Amino acid sequence: MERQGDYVYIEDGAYTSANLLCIPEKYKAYIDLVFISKGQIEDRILRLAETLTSESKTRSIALIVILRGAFRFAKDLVDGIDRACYKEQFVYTIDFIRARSYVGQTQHDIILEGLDALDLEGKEVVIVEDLVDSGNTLSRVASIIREKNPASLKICVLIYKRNPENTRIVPDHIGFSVPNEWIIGYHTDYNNYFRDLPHICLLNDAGKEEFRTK
Ligand SMILES: O=P(O)(O)OC[C@H]1O[C@H](OP(=O)(O)OP(=O)(O)O)[C@H](O)[C@@H]1O
Ligand code: HPA
Repeated sequence: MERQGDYVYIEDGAYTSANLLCIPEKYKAYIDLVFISKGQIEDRILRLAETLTSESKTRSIALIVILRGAFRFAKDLVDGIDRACYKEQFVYTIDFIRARSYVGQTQHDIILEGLDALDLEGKEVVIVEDLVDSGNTLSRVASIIREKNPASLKICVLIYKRNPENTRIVPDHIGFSVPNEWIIGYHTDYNNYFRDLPHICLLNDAGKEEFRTK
């Protein structure tokens, strides 16, 4: 995917040393390098909120948030939408679905919950997702949502990993394009750990060993 300019592009190897930022004590042994700091994430999400709302034709959108990873992104995105639209009658709904497939860094069959009950006919739908890696999760979710006949469907992701295996999913809105490495933080995880890490970071080998499934 080459669409430079529509997102923040984090070059390969463009890390910040973790020593220079505030890392929770409990995680210090497992993080040497930071890709994106909390401040940059939050600022970019405010811009995404402005972009999303400015392009809505009906001034009404239905957000579909994919848990668990997208929880924190969705929260900040909604705060941004509130801020961007406080002077007008802009309406949004939020529904949550669950998609899970990873154990450690290995993807298994995707388990989906919560999609069946959604009524999206004729709505301007926006899928809110933390990250796209192989693209398998989003392609499954998007194809099920398309069958529900929305008026339009957009995909908004915070992180686009430059994984060459992903040939199907090009999100409409991307916060950051990052190298194809395992990332943690800002509610992205490794075996459900590190979600409460504020920055998006690279997990070191000690962390992969300490938190692997035993
Ligand atoms: O593009 P893909 O290779 O399909 O990977 C992306 C998906 O992987 C993660 O979910 P995970 O299965 O780890 O569940 P979680 O959201 O509960 O962390 C992430 O939150 C995305 O939903
Ligand atoms: O790099 C990743 N980090 C966290 N969760 C993920 N799910 C797929 N890829 C990733």
